[in-house]
Amino acid sequence: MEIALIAHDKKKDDMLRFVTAYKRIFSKHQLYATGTTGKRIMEETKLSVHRFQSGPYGGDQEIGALIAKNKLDMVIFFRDPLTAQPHEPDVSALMRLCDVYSVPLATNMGTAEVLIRGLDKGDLEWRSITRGETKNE
Ligand SMILES: O=C(CO)COP(=O)(O)O
Repeated sequence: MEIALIAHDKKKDDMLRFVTAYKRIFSKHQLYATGTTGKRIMEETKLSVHRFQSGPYGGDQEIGALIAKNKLDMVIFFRDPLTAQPHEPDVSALMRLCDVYSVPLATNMGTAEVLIRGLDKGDLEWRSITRGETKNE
């Protein structure tokens, strides 16, 4: 499965703890991330991560473009709900596209736990069936 990992600055330590805790599962999948999140995950866990631009410089939009091509199966996005982000429209657009394409999206660690355990049990296999369909209308 193709999984995107994104964390705002005050949530990056949580993301590192989360990926470390579930490294065994993450290591079986293709990981994508915004710039700084990806750099820190690679340094901390030694997992391989395809990195895009940093979020405020377009990284959320690059990940959004993958969703629009229905190429992502899960997005884990630890947002900071208490700090205004200069690129808030990009953040909203990314989450909107997850809903357009029914891509499972976790915006906090509680939901992320459920998703990642489900992934490990094979609960997301339906994604490999729907992923091939792209909508052009
Ligand atoms: O801002 C972000 C998501 O909106 C995250 O970007 P970075 O991973 O580059 O810090």
